[in-house]
Amino acid sequence: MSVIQAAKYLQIDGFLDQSRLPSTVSQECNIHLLEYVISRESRFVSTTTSTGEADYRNSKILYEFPEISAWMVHHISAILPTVFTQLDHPLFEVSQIEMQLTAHNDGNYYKMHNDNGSAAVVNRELSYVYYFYQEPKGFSGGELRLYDLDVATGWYESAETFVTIEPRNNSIVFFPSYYLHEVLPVACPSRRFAESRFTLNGWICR
Ligand SMILES: O=C(O)CCC(=O)C(=O)O
Ligand SMILES: [Fe+2]
Repeated sequence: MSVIQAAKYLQIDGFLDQSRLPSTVSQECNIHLLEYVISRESRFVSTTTSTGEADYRNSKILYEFPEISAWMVHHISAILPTVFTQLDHPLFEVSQIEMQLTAHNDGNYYKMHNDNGSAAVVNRELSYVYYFYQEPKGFSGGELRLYDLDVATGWYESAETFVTIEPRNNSIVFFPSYYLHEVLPVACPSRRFAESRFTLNGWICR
């Protein structure tokens, strides 16, 4: 017998609405974010995984972005009540909102993993990914795939079924951190950094 739990997620389009931006930030939020990341290209480093496994994750990451993170935490906090309701997720007291900034360019990917599978990250409850990129779009692929879970054995194993989410510009996706998920390979023929698939993503921790 197999017991399949369908992956549930929430995607909100037009997340960073201009009317909600503080006056210190440029009118067009995406343009502001793009300018910000493009000017910091040299500070991006190659990603690693906690298991250290080679060929598991291939992308670039920026760890420090103080000008952006507090502002983003504010917007995520504001939407959290809606997220809990829509996902029908048990309420918990939020201790921290972790955040990273990634760039996926030609040939980059992140194979199947969950986000709270080791002791150091076990307090991650919900994962979020905010997508932004230059228009017209210079890449294809890079969909986020969430696997349904087979819970028959008491362990979560990936089912053969899944949902595939398009990483739409200025949208944010929320899902439980224990879900198995992956980033499908990106094709970016120009290989220009500015045309990467960018994310501000992280975890709502208890
Ligand atoms: O970029 C994405 O769509 C998801 C990234 C992800 O799964 C992670 O950073 O743990
Ligand atoms: Fe992840």
